[in-house]
Amino acid sequence: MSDSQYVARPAYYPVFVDLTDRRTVVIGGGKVAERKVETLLSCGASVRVVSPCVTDAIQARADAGEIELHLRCYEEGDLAGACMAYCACGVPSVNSLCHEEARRVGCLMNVVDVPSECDFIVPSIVSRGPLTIAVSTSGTAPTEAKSIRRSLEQQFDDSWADYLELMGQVRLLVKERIEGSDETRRPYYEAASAAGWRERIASGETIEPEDAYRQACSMVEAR
Ligand SMILES: C[C@@]1(CC(=O)O)c2cc3[nH]c(cc4nc(cc5[nH]c(cc(n2)[C@H]1CCC(=O)O)[C@@](C)(CC(=O)O)[C@@H]5CCC(=O)O)C(CC(=O)O)=C4CCC(=O)O)c(CCC(=O)O)c3CC(=O)O
Ligand SMILES: NC(=O)C1=CN([C@@H]2O[C@H](COP(=O)(O)OP(=O)(O)OC[C@H]3O[C@@H](n4cnc5c(N)ncnc54)[C@H](O)[C@@H]3O)[C@@H](O)[C@H]2O)C=CC1
Repeated sequence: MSDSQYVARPAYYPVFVDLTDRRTVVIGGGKVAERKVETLLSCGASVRVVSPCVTDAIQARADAGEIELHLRCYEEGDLAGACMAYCACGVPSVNSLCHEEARRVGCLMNVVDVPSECDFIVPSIVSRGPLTIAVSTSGTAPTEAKSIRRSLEQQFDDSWADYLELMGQVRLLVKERIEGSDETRRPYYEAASAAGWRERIASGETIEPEDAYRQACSMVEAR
C-alpha cells in the first residue's frame, strides 16, 4: 500500500440529487466536459458551458437550444446562480479561480483533474428506468469504476426498467388497499419481490399491475 495513490480520507457521502431545472456550469468543452454535460442533461439539469472551443456534441446541444454556451474563457461571475460546477479545462490557474468563486457563491465544485479540490466526485452510472446504480472508487481508479459499471450493465439488463415500474405500481395498490401499518404491508412487498416477475418480463411477458397485485395477495394468504 505504501506506494499507492490511495490516501485515507472520510468516505464520500453518496446521495441522489434532484437537479431538475437547477443551474449547473461546466468550464471547458473537451471530451471530459462533454461526458459531464451529457449526464447533467440526462438528469434534467439546466447546463451552462463556458469554453473557447467545444466538441461537436456540445456544439450540437447548443444548436438545439439544450444548453447555454459561451464560446470564451472562464470569467469571474460565470458560476452565478449555480448549485454545482465542473472545471474541466485542465488549466491549474483557472481551476483555482473557479474554486475560489465556487466557495464564494456557495456552489459545489468538481475539478476533474484534481480530486483533492473536488467537493464531490462523479460516479460511473448504470441506468435502467427507475434503477440507478452509481459506482465510485473514491477517485482511486476511475477505469475500474467504468469496468464494474460494464459488468453491472450485463447483470442488470433492460428488463429491470419495466420490472421496477411494475413493482412501483403494485406498491401503490398495496398502500391504497391494505390497511394497517408498514408492518402489515411488509409481507405483500416481500411476496411481490419473490414472485419471479422480473424473469417473466425478461422473457417478453407483459404483467398487468392488477394481476400482479392479486398474485401477491394470494401468496400472502397461502402463507
Ligand atoms: C475523481 C474523479 C473526478 C470526477 O471527474 O468526478 C475522476 C478523476 C480523474 N479521472 C481521470 C482519468 C480517467 N477517468 C476516466 C473515466 C471516468 N472518470 C469518472 C469519474 C472520476 N474521475 C471521478 C472519480 C470516480 C471514482 O470514484 O472512481 C467517471 C467514472 C465518471 C464521469 O466522468 O462521468 C468516468 C467513467 C464513466 C464511465 O464510462 O462509466 C477514464 C477512463 C475513460 O475515459 O475511458 C480515465 C483515463 C484512465 C485513468 O487515468 O485512470 C484522471 C486522470 C487524468 C490525467 O491523468 O490526465 C483523474 C484525475 C486524477 O485522478 O488525478
Ligand atoms: N475526471 C475525469 O473523468 C477525467 C479527467 N481528465 C482530465 O480532465 C481535463 C480535461 O480533459 P479533456 O476534456 O480531455 O481535455 P481537452 O483539452 O480536450 O479540453 C479542455 C477544454 O478546456 C477548454 N479551455 C481551455 N482553457 C479554458 C479557459 N480558460 N476557460 C474555459 N475553458 C477553457 C478548451 O477549449 C477545451 O475545450 C484534463 O486535465 C485531463 O487530464 C482526463 C480524463 C478523465
